[in-house]
Amino acid sequence: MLLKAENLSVTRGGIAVLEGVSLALASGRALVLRGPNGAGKTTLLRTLAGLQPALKGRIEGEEGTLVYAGHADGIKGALTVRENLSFWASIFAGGDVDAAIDAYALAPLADRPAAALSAGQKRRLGLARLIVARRAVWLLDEPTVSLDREATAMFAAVLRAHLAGGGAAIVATHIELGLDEAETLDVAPFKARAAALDDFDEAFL
Ligand SMILES: Nc1ncnc2c1ncn2[C@@H]1O[C@H](COP(=O)(O)OP(=O)(O)OP(=O)(O)O)[C@@H](O)[C@H]1O
Repeated sequence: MLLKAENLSVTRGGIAVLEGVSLALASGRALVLRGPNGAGKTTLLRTLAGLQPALKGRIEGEEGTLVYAGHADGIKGALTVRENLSFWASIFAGGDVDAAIDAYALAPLADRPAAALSAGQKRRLGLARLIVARRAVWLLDEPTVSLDREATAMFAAVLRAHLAGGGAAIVATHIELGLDEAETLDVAPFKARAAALDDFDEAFL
């Protein structure tokens, strides 16, 4: 398994959001996280990515195999598209910048400062980062937000190639990606019960 979680409880703002989540992600597999707004998908992804501690449970994965792409994609506005990708390639000791540019049709924008990109173009650049990162496990939070139909298809193709190459992904999304390899995890049933009021004072009844 590339990533495994057992009996995980995750919190946001100090409040338990999900509890008892277990999952296992093998090479070549994708797991799609479902659940209504506020259910805890982002919180679960951030916890799996090691960006925040779990309240309970265990996460097993190899160091340096994960890359997380969330709503803020770490783009440096003053750098061009190509410079952003080269910067990430150097950070991750990775990857083929030209392949990333091709995969998201970024060539016409390659020399433009990222600050001057549209929301969807920025998102394409943020997703291209995953290609240069060359990490096995992608943790993706709403990757298709702002993408048009064509760019969504580019993303689906890149994700399929990643899985075919032995990678894996957990993707929180509200849209249908058309992936045969995907399983679905609905987080709603794992909603945490309200925190116990253990400092409740009966004298006030
Ligand atoms: N910064 C914050 N501080 C405190 N609580 C937060 C914060 N951000 C989100 N929450 C709460 O944490 C819970 C889980 O939110 P989370 O973002 O993980 O949900 P989600 O399933 O990803 O939602 P969406 O589909 O809207 O993106 C929600 O109840 C939300 O209101």
